[in-house]
Amino acid sequence: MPESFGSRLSAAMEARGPLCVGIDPHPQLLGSWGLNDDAAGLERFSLTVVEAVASLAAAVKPQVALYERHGSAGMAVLERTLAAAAEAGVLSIADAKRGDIGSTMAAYADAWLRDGSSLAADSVTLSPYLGFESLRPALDLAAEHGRGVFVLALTSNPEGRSVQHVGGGDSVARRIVAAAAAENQRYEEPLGSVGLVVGATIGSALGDLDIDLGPVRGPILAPGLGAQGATPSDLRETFGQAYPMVLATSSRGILAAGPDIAALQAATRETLGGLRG
Ligand SMILES: O=c1ccn([C@@H]2O[C@H](COP(=O)(O)O)[C@@H](O)[C@H]2O)c(=O)[nH]1
Repeated sequence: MPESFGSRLSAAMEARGPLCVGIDPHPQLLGSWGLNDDAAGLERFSLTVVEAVASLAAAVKPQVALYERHGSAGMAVLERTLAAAAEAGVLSIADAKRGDIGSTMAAYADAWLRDGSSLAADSVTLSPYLGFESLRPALDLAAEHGRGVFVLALTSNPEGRSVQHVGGGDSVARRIVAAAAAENQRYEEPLGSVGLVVGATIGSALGDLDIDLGPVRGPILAPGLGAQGATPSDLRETFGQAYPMVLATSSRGILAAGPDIAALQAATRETLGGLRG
């Protein structure tokens, strides 16, 4: 069996710290970097970020939507970005938020998690709102190929509550957390390969919904740092004892420092400093 994603991520977080840098080539950012909003600009942007942060961050997270908006040329750039990350030795999280009925989910799993696929990443984000069990093809293929998944649980946007908080003490989010914890029992210490997405901006939601992340024993991807307003101290307060499992992710907050490589690295180091406290 290949080494699990959880084990590889745990080693990367131990060596580099708990930061993932998001690669979000928004049109405005491309413009501020002096690049065109086209496939060539996208490629220059993405490869610059990989070059700048590959030795500093535990992972990079390309936002798939921002490649999709450029059609097939954009998806080809995403393929080359994922390959560049692998070549540079930094783990990748494809932020694709895939979810569908099982038979279609198997096709998504093939695209993002199967060895030999041109889009294969070290991990992919998944949406469980067709039922956690509908994700089975991805959960199993990830395990087989030493890859991982991050399942949406409590997202960083305020609208997420209207779905994820439903049920009070037996909330939708609590059930997703419990399902991820059960799934991680197939993995050895220290971290399983079934992670969750829990926003850095959720405030007191974990306590309000009586959710304990401890039993999950998987990585918690926490977006919301920087551009969405959350700070490293918010992360410590929000996650408490689960903080060692948290992989904070920041995109615009770091990318705004570009295109200069040294400036991107300084922004990455500064964010890491705050997270290490
Ligand atoms: O709950 C979620 C899930 C995913 N995201 C994604 O993370 C980045 C955040 O970008 P910033 O520029 O650091 O705000 C982006 O790709 C989102 O789609 C999230 O924000 N919240």
